[in-house]
Amino acid sequence: MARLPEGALMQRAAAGLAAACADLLGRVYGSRVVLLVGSGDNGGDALFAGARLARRGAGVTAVLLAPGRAHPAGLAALRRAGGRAVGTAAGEELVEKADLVVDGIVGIGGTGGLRAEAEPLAGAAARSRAAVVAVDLPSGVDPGTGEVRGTALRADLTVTFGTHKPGLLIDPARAYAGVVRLVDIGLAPPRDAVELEALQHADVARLLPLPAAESDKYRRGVVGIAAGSSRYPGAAVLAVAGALRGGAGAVRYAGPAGDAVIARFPETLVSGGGPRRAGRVQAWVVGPGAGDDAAPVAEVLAADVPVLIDADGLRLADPEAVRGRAAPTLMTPHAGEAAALLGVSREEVEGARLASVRELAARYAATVLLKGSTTLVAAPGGAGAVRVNPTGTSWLATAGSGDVLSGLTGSLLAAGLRPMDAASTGAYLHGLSARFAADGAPVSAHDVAENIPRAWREVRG
Ligand SMILES: NC(=O)C1=CN([C@@H]2O[C@H](COP(=O)(O)OP(=O)(O)OC[C@H]3O[C@@H](n4cnc5c(N)ncnc54)[C@H](OP(=O)(O)O)[C@@H]3O)[C@@H](O)[C@H]2O)[C@@H](O)CC1
Ligand SMILES: Nc1ncnc2c1ncn2[C@@H]1O[C@H](COP(=O)(O)OP(=O)(O)O)[C@@H](O)[C@H]1O
Repeated sequence: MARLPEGALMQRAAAGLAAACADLLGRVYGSRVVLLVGSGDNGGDALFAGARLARRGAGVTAVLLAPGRAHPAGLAALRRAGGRAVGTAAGEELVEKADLVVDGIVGIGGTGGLRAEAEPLAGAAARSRAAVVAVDLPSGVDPGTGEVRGTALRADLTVTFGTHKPGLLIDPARAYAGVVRLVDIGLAPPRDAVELEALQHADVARLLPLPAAESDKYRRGVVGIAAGSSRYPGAAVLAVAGALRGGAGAVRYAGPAGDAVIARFPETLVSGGGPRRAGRVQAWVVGPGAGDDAAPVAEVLAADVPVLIDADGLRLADPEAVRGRAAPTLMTPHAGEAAALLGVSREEVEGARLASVRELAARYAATVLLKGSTTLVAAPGGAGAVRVNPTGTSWLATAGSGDVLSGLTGSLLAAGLRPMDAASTGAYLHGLSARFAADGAPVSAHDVAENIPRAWREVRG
């Protein structure tokens, strides 16, 4: 990216940054502000914002990590406004005594974690009672992937410019950003450069399948659920609970947990045999609580309709059969399942979610929804924009909530949504349902399923 020293974009960025700092401080006059300034434009933003705060009466000190290479015009502006600049020797003490620390060490030009000279300052910022504001991105996180290799600065607030970067949206980096505030600087990224996209209420509202006057239960789509086992009958019940609220006109269940399903949901069309004998469906969900029986997975994969593979199904599915399918396939692993499919450790998947979801989508020629603290959806082949779910909540980390998601998403598939839309809409409604269900207290997977209609109503406005 070209450097934009004294350009209008940097001035807009600095103005937005200074305004956010002032909001956080409450009273600017007399406050102690410390700027951590690296060698690039990110440091320039911090210096210009510092100058604005100094003009409003803050005591502003810039700690220069590369004294000979700090943004010259920014440094001059700070000095003119009455601020001062020092080297790193006194940096830790200054940070510890500050009211506000502005992290301008590195932004989108950063590579690798923090360098050795910056690490003690990150430690001091963590110890300090000062609020920490990151400029564009917390220094030390990978801007493009959300990976954190080494130390990174932890911010309370990140003021980002023009567009959200993947590093602000994907864990583990996301956890370093704190609250993210977007400042419009009049610069949008080119459409084909978009790496990540997030649906909003209006997008989801447009995708939700609604019955028309002439609809009947078959035209709305029938979803088949091949899930559960004598060991895990509850997974079948939870998948059906999600499926009944996903917009399909009927839910067929094929598997050994029919009695449990019918006892809880008498509206389910239960059949005793395997998926092949269950009657026509427009999409199948296979795998939740399935145990070790590979036969239903193979039967479902042979069907000429969209298939969602989850949980045990992911282990039991023949990769060649998945890759060879003509109809769409959607896989919904959590990090552990993704790790097993990729032959790496769970930690590697959690540390590199974006790369992992793309790799799986490429290997299986399938749409892949990677679950967890950040849920991502990649299109078959792994290229193009990945969708990140903005509604997730850690209250979802409860047994069985994934079964609800697979039923819900399968229902959306049966109702006619493309796999990418079904997956991202399913995750969106699922997260929202969990937020409604939790409202500050623990929830069960069943509570999540019961709140799906509320999430629909909320999205439709
Ligand atoms: N473009 C725009 O439209 C706008 C951009 N804006 C702003 O510019 C920022 C991007 O600026 P940028 O391109 O100058 O890069 P930047 O992040 O400051 O760092 C690069 C320097 O850091 C160094 N360095 C690298 N890794 C490092 C590490 N781990 N630890 C320490 N140092 C490390 C590396 O130097 P090296 O020492 O490797 O020679 C290199 O010189 C962007 O995030 C936003 O804030 C706004 O003004 C609004 C308009
Ligand atoms: N820390 C978290 N933050 C947000 N969502 C989470 C978190 N942990 C788990 N989830 C979500 O909870 C669900 C759990 O699914 P899964 O792991 O398949 O559980 P189970 O197999 O018990 O149903 C997924 O939708 C996942 O994205």
